[in-house]
Amino acid sequence: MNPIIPETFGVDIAGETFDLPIIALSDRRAIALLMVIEMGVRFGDLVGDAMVARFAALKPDIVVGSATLGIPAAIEVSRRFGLDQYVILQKSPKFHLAEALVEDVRSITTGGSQRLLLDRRSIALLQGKRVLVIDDVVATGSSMAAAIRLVRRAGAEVVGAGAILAEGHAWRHALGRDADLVTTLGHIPQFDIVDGIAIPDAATEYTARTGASHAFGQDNRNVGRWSAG
Ligand SMILES: Nc1ncnc2[nH]cnc12
Repeated sequence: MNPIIPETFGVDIAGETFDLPIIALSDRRAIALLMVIEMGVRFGDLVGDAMVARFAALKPDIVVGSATLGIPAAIEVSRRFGLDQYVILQKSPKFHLAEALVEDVRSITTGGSQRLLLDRRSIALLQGKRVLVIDDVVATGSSMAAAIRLVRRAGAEVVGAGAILAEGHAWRHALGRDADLVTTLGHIPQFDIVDGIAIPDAATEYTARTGASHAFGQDNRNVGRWSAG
């Protein structure tokens, strides 16, 4: 695939600017890729501190993180809440998960359908608890919706849902009323590729025109501008 111009998109995450690489998903679509596991330790601190500041009032009993890229943030958040145990929703059916609770997910990055699994042995950790669900990016909302369903099937109350980034707005429709549970630390659009140039898709771009959501908060005031990179 030919190089895309520009190469990066600058996004404000919890008050700091990060230049994310713009990666083609197809000849016509691209995303600004947040590869959490390549962002370094300090990024984990930034995300953990910002998430805990936003969710402290909800007093969660336990944090649930979605594999794979939701795991680092879930651990950072758990650590800051002083919670030793956390629950990870797995993507691949590990042999010991034969008896897992399962929900279907559609991913924009892999293009295919996936599954999210909750190990039955973790149900006891969740039953009757106030749960905070954490993921890296909420895009279609499919993964977040599946995580929320799994947590509820385990008999827990979802008191909040955090993602480092919101990508577009489709997740709001997918989540319906549960979109009100979601807080994100930044927002990115998806991109149309026209003649090798990545153009933020008007339908997914966050601008003042579309009206600020309380779910985004003030940390999104700088989003949508081009990075120098
Ligand atoms: N922009 C993005 N970066 C990383 N993971 C994603 N999943 C969906 N959109 C993504």
